[in-house]
Amino acid sequence: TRENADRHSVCIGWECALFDNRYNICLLFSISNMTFHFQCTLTREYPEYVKIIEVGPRDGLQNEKEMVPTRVKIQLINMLSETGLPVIEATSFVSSKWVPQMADHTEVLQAIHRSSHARYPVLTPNMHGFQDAVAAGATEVAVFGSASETFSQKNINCSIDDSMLRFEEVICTAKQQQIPVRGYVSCALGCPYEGPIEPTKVAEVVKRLYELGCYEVSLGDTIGVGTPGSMAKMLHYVMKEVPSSALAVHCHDTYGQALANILTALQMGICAVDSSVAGLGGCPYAQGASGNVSTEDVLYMLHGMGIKTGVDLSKVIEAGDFICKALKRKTNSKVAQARSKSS
Ligand SMILES: CC(C)(COP(=O)([O-])OP(=O)([O-])OC[C@H]1O[C@@H](n2cnc3c(N)ncnc32)[C@H](O)[C@@H]1OP(=O)([O-])[O-])[C@@H](O)C(=O)NCCC(=O)NCCSC(=O)C[C@@](C)(O)CC(=O)[O-]
Repeated sequence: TRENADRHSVCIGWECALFDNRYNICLLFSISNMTFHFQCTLTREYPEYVKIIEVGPRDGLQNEKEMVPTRVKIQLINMLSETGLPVIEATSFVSSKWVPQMADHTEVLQAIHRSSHARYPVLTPNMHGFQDAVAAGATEVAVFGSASETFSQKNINCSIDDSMLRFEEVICTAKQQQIPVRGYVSCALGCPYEGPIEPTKVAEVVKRLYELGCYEVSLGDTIGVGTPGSMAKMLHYVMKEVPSSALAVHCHDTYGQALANILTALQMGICAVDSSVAGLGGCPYAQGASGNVSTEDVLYMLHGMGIKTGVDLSKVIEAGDFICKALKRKTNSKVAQARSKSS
């Protein structure tokens, strides 16, 4: 493109691809007071479209102390299905002794009205969970591992190596049944038990899941301790092993860094973001971790940047309002708070 920036300057811009990333190069030539100026800027292009993976009904509700009625979960998912969200994680097929809040997984999965435009993955840590999920009508599943040995033990009661053996069995069986499998790697930016985790360790676990056959691996900042600096460093190592098109980020907002971390990931070529309506959430085996970044806040940022999501922000705010009233709770979404003050 070529345009006159003003009467005395000319701006010439190119779009180019470098190392699988798209950049804008902008050259500005101008003359003022008989002096010729030349300026060059190189900016990473943001993706045109970002896929939002709504994890509120699962990650958002799994840690609630009071049992959330099954009909409330179903209505929440039905409302989210009306928003244009492409992926809604519905529930998890884990042990009800470990996570009682997800014990109604079968009822939830069977009662929701599935939109033909959305997918409804469920968590399955092992073959037991996978078989129950398929019997309940699951058409997509997710396995969840960790980059921290201690977190793996506390969360799924086995080592990282043993978890990979379990996941291999799930992924092979799922492949035979043409069921896509997503993967998670928790503690990608820090562990509640071990502290900082080496990015090379994260990259190794992500690579193992990808090579086993996960179509996408979500990088979990489980306790929300990451910053744009640690996110960029971790992604740098992970992207040496797995293409950015097969990665997603899953940020909790404990330290208020989630949006900045997501923006960093977008700048590095990530186009899939996990988020939770009203910022609900927290992992039962990561004490002190606050909710996920809110879907409303992520949508507001992306839409403000001209990035398409296909999701109707107002309808997500309505769904957030519904679940917050049901839980007798104030929303964690800044955008929803601002909208309710201005309306
Ligand atoms: C993984 C297990 C099941 C292993 O649990 P276990 O006790 O080690 O399993 P086991 O194989 O020794 O079996 C013990 C009993 O559990 C049963 N069992 C075995 N598997 C299942 C199953 N799938 N569903 C239902 N029951 C199951 C099994 O049948 C047996 O029953 P019993 O004979 O004693 O009556 C357990 O540790 C568990 O359920 N953990 C919960 C993990 C969880 O849901 N964590 C929260 C989600 S992860 C997360 O939030 C992080 C994430 C994804 O959001 C990303 C991020 O933020 O980082």
